[in-house]
Amino acid sequence: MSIDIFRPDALAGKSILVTGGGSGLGKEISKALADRGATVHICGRRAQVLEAAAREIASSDKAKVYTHVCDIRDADQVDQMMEAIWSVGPLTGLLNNAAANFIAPTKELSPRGFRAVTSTVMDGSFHVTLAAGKRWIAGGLKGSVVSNLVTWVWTGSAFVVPSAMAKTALHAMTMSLAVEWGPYGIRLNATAPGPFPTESAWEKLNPLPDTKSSATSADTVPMRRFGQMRELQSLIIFLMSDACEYLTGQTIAIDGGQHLAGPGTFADLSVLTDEQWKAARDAIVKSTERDKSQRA
Ligand SMILES: CCCCCCCCCCC/C=C/C(=O)SCCNC(=O)CCNC(=O)[C@H](O)C(C)(C)COP(=O)(O)OP(=O)(O)OC[C@H]1O[C@@H](n2cnc3c(N)ncnc32)[C@H](O)[C@@H]1OP(=O)(O)O
Ligand SMILES: NC(=O)C1=CN([C@@H]2O[C@H](COP(=O)(O)OP(=O)(O)OC[C@H]3O[C@@H](n4cnc5c(N)ncnc54)[C@H](OP(=O)(O)O)[C@@H]3O)[C@@H](O)[C@H]2O)C=CC1
Repeated sequence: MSIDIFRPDALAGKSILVTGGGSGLGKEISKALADRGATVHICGRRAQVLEAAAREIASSDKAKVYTHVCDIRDADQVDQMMEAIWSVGPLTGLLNNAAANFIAPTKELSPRGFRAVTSTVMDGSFHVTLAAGKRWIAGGLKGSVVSNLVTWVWTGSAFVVPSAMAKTALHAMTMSLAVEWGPYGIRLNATAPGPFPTESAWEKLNPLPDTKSSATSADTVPMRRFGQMRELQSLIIFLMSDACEYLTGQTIAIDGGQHLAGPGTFADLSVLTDEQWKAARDAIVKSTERDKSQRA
């Protein structure tokens, strides 16, 4: 049977969990998945943010959207969420999208600062992948895992070292589990987006309006523009659909060629003074404090 991924019901019968689906890319991707007929589950730590996102995602009456308050760093919370999801029906797909990140000179990072990023990106995504995978294997079900990574899994990146390390670990997970779980019909792939401006990422990665880095600027992108949401949506619809069942273990860059053009990282932030780094940190902490005040 041929599968037209541009059909409006290309994902009918699919049930997909998008971690961090309450904001940014996760919310926009969830809209596209629901539009194509998938049941969508979203999770995050802020109930209000999730509820507001669910209203936006379920723009049509037939779309089914479920919200789950869950801190993916906590394996027990993840397991409870998965039980709740399976009581509605098994997942067919998982998008590991939730993340934490901020720019900082590595010499200034405390162990807690390092863990704040790595425990979310690496540990959290692993907990969710394992919780879905073991249920698929036990139930004899196929599944598709897609992780939103970043091109610095190939290049590394200065001033975001915990994120670069944790995303690279997920790149390794993608290749490793593609082999281990392939015989069960479980596929693992990843995307490596270039800059797709979102409120939260830009607050944490571009906190000083008068300084810019190659990573978050369109000037260094060969296509001379930021990514458009529909482009990333299309790639993820494809990876979650039955149209590419022989595609596994791949991390696909969708960055307008940016990481091939170099300089590929936040390296140009080396010129920032200590005062500018202090201002950057103050701006990031202000953004985090606002987010925290919305958590339960
Ligand atoms: C060609 C190459 C270019 C590629 C182009 C790509 C361009 C864009 C690439 C984007 C890739 C990835 C992006 C993202 O992942 S964006 C996601 C952004 N969203 C979030 O981060 C949302 C979640 N964030 C948070 O929850 C918080 O921001 C935080 C990560 C800080 C965690 O919050 P939490 O409440 O858990 O933690 P605390 O506030 O208690 O802080 C923990 C410790 O961290 C220290 N900290 C916090 N901010 C900073 C800072 N700016 N500098 C240094 N240290 C910081 C904080 O002090 C705590 O440590 P201590 O207790 O020891 O002080
Ligand atoms: N924007 C971009 O240009 C790029 C983004 N990416 C990747 O895309 C993904 C989305 O980024 P973006 O939309 O910009 O960022 P956002 O900050 O908008 O999204 C991150 C989401 O993760 C959730 N989250 C964070 N920590 C946890 C946790 N412990 N448990 C559960 N949920 C959590 C947040 O919700 P809450 O705080 O409520 O928990 C939030 O909804 C990330 O993986 C990022 O690395 C990759 C390359 C480029």
